[in-house]
Amino acid sequence: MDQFNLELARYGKHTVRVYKVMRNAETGVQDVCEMTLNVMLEGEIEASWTHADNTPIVATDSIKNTVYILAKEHAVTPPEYFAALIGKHFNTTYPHIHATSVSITVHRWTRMVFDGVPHPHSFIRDGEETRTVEARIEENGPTTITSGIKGMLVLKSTGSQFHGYVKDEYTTLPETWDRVLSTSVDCTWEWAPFPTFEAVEANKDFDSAWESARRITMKTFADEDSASVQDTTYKMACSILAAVPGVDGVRYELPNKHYFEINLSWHKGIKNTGKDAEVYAPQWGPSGTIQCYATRKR
Ligand SMILES: O=c1[nH]c(=O)c2[nH]c(=O)[nH]c2[nH]1
Repeated sequence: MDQFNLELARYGKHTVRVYKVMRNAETGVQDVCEMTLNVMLEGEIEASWTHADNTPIVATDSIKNTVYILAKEHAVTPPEYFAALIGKHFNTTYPHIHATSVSITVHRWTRMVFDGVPHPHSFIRDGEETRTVEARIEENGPTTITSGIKGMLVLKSTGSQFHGYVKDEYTTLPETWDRVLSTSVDCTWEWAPFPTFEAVEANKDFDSAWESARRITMKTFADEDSASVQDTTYKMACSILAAVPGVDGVRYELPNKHYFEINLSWHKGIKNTGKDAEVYAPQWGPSGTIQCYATRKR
């Protein structure tokens, strides 16, 4: 095999599922956090691929166990901190491990509220939207962290237009000044690199950035009279950059989930198009896909 190169040697554990309860003994209120993690290791581990030498391998089963122990011994929120903690652990515990990549998906458990009173220990999965973190922690380099929102499904029944686009022999789409707009928002924001673990620990903006990104995404979507998905995503991305100084770049990816008008005039002359449209046909696909990546001007 001397004529070949091992270009990539990386391994770890995927889909480590963890749930943690945080009990406040004084108030009796409990908080919960459920997440799914992927942990990948890099370093002087090539021999296990090239020479069938398992001595450098920290078993993926041990990687999973380590996540449980770190979750027991430390805070798991904000997830950016927990990701960096896991990375620091592997890079410092094993001298031959030089970089750790951690991705975390936090699942929604929203506290139940009855007659305006938050329940002390009951929660509801109010949607499949998740909070995400992708972190790469290097032994001799900065920690890079990208936070995000995935799968925020939104719809507005008016306040969206689409006209003025290229019209040629391939065009059948009618221009519209009033349409349904629906999308499942994937948004990520890249933090300026953190030189040390302590710098990650000291950053108190992770939760507020996530809250700002959610609010900006929803409020821009709701309030803007959108010219196109392109226009709306750019406005959202710029607003997040303006609101969160520690963030260098913001990325959006949105499918345009089409709702087609249905011409029902064949039945007793019913009017159901244009300003009379009330019953629409939601489409599975194809859907437009609009991407946007905005950064600060340097
Ligand atoms: O907001 C939109 N952007 C497009 O690029 C596009 N293309 C299309 O058919 N409908 C839309 N809507």
